[in-house]
Amino acid sequence: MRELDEIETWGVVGAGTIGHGIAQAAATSGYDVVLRDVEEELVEEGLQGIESSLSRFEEKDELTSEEATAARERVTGTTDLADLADCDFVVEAIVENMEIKQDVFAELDETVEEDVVLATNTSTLSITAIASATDRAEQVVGLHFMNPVPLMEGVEVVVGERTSDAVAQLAHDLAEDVGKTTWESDDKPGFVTNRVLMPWIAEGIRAFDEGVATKADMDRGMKLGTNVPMGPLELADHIGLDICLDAMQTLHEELGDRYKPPYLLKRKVEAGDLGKKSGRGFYEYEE
Ligand SMILES: NC(=O)c1ccc[n+]([C@@H]2O[C@H](COP(=O)([O-])OP(=O)(O)OC[C@H]3O[C@@H](n4cnc5c(N)ncnc54)[C@H](O)[C@@H]3O)[C@@H](O)[C@H]2O)c1
Repeated sequence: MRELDEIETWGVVGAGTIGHGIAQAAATSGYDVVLRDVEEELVEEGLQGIESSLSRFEEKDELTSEEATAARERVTGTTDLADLADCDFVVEAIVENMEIKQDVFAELDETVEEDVVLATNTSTLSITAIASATDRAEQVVGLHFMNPVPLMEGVEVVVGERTSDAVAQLAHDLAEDVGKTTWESDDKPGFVTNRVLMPWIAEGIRAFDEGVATKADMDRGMKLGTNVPMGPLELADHIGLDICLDAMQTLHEELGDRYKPPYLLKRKVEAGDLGKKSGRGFYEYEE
């Protein structure tokens, strides 16, 4: 496995919302980046996205113009996967579709050196199934950046059935090296974040559709009432409704009916563990 201190160049496959964000985060942290999409126009849009975001960081004095220029110069766009041949680490951020991701991983497996780690940014799909398209399953890991990547601190490391401990650790180290903070999830549908977030968004959409409140009041209610930065409809728009639908379809296929109250919740209430007010819920609280 190529170690952290041997990694100079990242390959990023997919120049959309997440891909160009990852390219920017890596370039701002000093890595060279080869950013690949399927059409010239999409590569250009990705590079343009990086340009606009770097300019905003400059305007806010969060990057000097030298730092922004250096970051811009570190990213090279391409439509040819073969241009990733010399990359030391590759992260994929293409459409949320198992067959297409497996095709890309099989192609990457043939393209990059055999000690290079391949990461996927999938929101819900099995890392293990994606890895099975390669001959290096122990070197495939989930590295789930959040949207918008340059601003969001969190990155979820997802450990597949065959992912080695060293590769999982490398994923944590790389994310931290580009200024992020990580947590780890097993390779179960939706991992930590989308397993919990997607039903929340789905319920917000259903509640709106059933006339519970206006769009604005659904979002305002959840923001002011539960202290989240965005309500469900706003957040769905921010993530991309297609991305949400793909994620929900995967969760539905894999997990089925998730709307019954969890047994654990019933048991805790029966035990009198009601949360903060009783001093104990899922956590313990000082009286
Ligand atoms: N949007 C979000 O909020 C979000 C958050 C976290 C993770 N993700 C995940 O990240 C991935 C990408 O999502 P996105 O929102 O950036 O999607 P997007 O639609 O904005 O971008 C996907 C890009 O991949 C390109 N692409 C498709 N096939 C390709 C191939 N074979 N080679 C290279 N590029 C290819 C498309 O042309 C497109 O530009 C998905 O797996 C998604 O689930 C998305």
